[in-house]
Amino acid sequence: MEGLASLKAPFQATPFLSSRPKTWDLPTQLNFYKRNSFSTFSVRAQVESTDGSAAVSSSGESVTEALKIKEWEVGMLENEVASGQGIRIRRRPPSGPPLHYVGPFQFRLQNEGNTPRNILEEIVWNKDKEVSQLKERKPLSVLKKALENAPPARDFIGALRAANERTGLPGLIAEVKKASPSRGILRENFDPVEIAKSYEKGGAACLSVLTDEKYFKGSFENLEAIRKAGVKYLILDIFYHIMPFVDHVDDSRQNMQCPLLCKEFIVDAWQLYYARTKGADAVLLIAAVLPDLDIKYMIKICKILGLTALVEVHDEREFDRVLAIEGIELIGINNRNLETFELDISITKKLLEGERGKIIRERDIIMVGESGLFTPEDIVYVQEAGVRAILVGESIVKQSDPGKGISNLFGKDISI
Ligand SMILES: O=P(O)(O)OC[C@@H](O)[C@@H](O)c1c[nH]c2ccccc12
Repeated sequence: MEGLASLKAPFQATPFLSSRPKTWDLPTQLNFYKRNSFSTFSVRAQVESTDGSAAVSSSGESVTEALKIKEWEVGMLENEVASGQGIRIRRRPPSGPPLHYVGPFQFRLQNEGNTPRNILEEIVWNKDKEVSQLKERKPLSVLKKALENAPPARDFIGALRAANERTGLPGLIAEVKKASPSRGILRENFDPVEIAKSYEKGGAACLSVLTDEKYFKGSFENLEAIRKAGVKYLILDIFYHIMPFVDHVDDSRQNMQCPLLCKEFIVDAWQLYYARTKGADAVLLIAAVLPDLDIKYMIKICKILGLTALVEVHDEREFDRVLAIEGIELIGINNRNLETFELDISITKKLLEGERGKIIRERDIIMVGESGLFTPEDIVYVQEAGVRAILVGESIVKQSDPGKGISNLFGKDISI
């Protein structure tokens, strides 16, 4: 696959990248030429081969055609890299090779499987399309501008640790979840802000807000609304800001304090910026979807943005891949297989036994037990397995008073 290692853009070709021409490492570079319709550019483009010589250097049709071919080859390479890491999810439907393709034989043959193999793959394909449309409307430069004045992100891990120390029980990430493809509608009268407030009152350390609309009936409006709940006190904040010598009166405000996890299917680093502009303090990175290089790269961006990354795994192989990545502080074990919906909470225990559990303790990584937790016995079970936090949706969101649902889940009131 020579010719793939360096692609230079002498123009600002994509909203995701800054205006300076650079050569990027693989994941960025892949995002770069996959996602853009180069044919819309009438400017001069240059594609370099690995040895630095120009493979194409012209304008108009030949560039378009060459880039289409490259784009397609990169898609094939990307799927190959991912499947080499045991990732079964393909990022987008395989398309046939471009008309004038004269590349390797095996690539010319590969044109099967235009329907998603499972629900996770379907969601990812849909997300990929959704993101490329959103990106057109809100280029990265716009998001970056918006972030210049954004308040700092809240300390997601700090909140989980504090709750764990305070109660001696796993810190709770309570999920604002209206529906899911496996369970259908979970709550009919769904007021995200009311649910969030009730969770916070009930002792949740953090909140998780689903933002996927199509499959989970969530939205970024919900995330924003929860973040802004209590915003009527903004005037007071401004007053305190310009009159710093005035003591803050304890006005028992109802501002939401819990850090927020944006529960989204992240396939593109642009989404990290977007989540941050909508008030997220943390994001979910799913190892079943993202190759190692993407995870590494996204973790770096998260650090720059002040976002906490919760990296989710479901089996030993994913767990080992994630443990080999530097800088990971928070790992979730999803007891639900997102490809088949099978649920089994013994997965948390199985993954934390032996050597892996030892590594986690040595590195002081916080483990989160995710999905399918319904009773105080379930909580004890995953806590004994080694988790210091849990992520719970269904069992609490279904209760008429979700805050009380938390007490039922833990078998005691954890708000005090
Ligand atoms: O409603 P439950 O079974 O308590 O699960 C919550 C949460 O773990 C689940 O929503 C979840 C975990 N990882 C995900 C990834 C995508 C969508 C949803 C999820």
